[in-house]
Amino acid sequence: MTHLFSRLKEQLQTGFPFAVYSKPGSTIINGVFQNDSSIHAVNYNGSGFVFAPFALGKTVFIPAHAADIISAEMDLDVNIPDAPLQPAIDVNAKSHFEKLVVQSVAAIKSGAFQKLVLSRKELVHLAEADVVAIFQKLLVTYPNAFRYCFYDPQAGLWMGATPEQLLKVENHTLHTVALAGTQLYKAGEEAVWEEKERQEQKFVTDYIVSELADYTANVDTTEPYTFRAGNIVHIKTDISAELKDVDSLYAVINTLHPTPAVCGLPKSNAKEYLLANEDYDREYYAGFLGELNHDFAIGQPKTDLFVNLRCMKIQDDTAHLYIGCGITTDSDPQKEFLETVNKSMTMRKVI
Ligand SMILES: C=C(O[C@H]1C=CC=C(C(=O)O)[C@@H]1O)C(=O)O
Repeated sequence: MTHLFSRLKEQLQTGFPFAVYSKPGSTIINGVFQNDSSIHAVNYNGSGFVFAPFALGKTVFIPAHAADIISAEMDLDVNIPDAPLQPAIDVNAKSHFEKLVVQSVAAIKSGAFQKLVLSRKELVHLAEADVVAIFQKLLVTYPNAFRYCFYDPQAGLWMGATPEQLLKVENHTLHTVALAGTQLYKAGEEAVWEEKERQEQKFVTDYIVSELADYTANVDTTEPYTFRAGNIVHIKTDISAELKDVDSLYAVINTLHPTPAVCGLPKSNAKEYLLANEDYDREYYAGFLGELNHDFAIGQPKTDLFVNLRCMKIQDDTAHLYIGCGITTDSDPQKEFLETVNKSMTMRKVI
């Protein structure tokens, strides 16, 4: 494992692209280190690691054949950090976000949308911008998330611990999830979901199942269940299906991305609305990332992609934290802002 982290340090020096990541529940860390500075266009039939934006910007691709692969068992002597204090509230950011929530609730009430997922960015000064130390804390703190550190000169340096799978495809079987609803995690207490929240999450499940209909057969869904992601919990349904044609991978990715958990419904109008009204560029937040047609640990053809949530971009000594929340007809602007503050704790805990 020391070898993997020393290569990561070297790679940060050379500025060549890389992805280092660990899958949910796994103690294996994979490093995909591109061995030069070439830029590669994404090829959805090719094998490699993909890093795609929400909407604007370039999809970055590290082809498997252009990279050195190092996999190691995690053996980190790092303590799980204490929960950070709630940050001081930026009153301007709060009022700006709350106004956008009010405007978006009105748009939903007018019948234009069923749901919109609004987001914003918080900047945090890093007292010590030690990328490797921050990433190691992230790895041990969120064992059930997809944890990653990614760098490319165009995209910049990103890290995250996401709870949302976009898509997994092995042989002909596809797996995805429907994720919605947020509550603070309370140790020893079972989350109680309101009917409204359960309805919203069911709506997301039904939407995904219907969108996949053209490409799949034998769709199967689990009962919705409470799923913990760091200091918060969500409602989740696992969805699996048989892909009718493996060559439809690109079409399926396009169908699922951006998911209702990060964009809204109906999808393309919601995306347009966000691009016109959010007032900032999400960049790679709410995009997707992961293994395309290649499991790097075992060298087998497999696709395993995640939605880029609970993430940050590190630029010099500043962390840009990206946080969002789903808005529906009865959203309360102050509570929604607070929800984004709660979600910012996922990254605040490790920086
Ligand atoms: C958009 C985010 O979370 C999504 C995922 C799960 C639950 C969500 C919610 O309850 O609002 C969001 O849709 C984010 O963390 O930035």
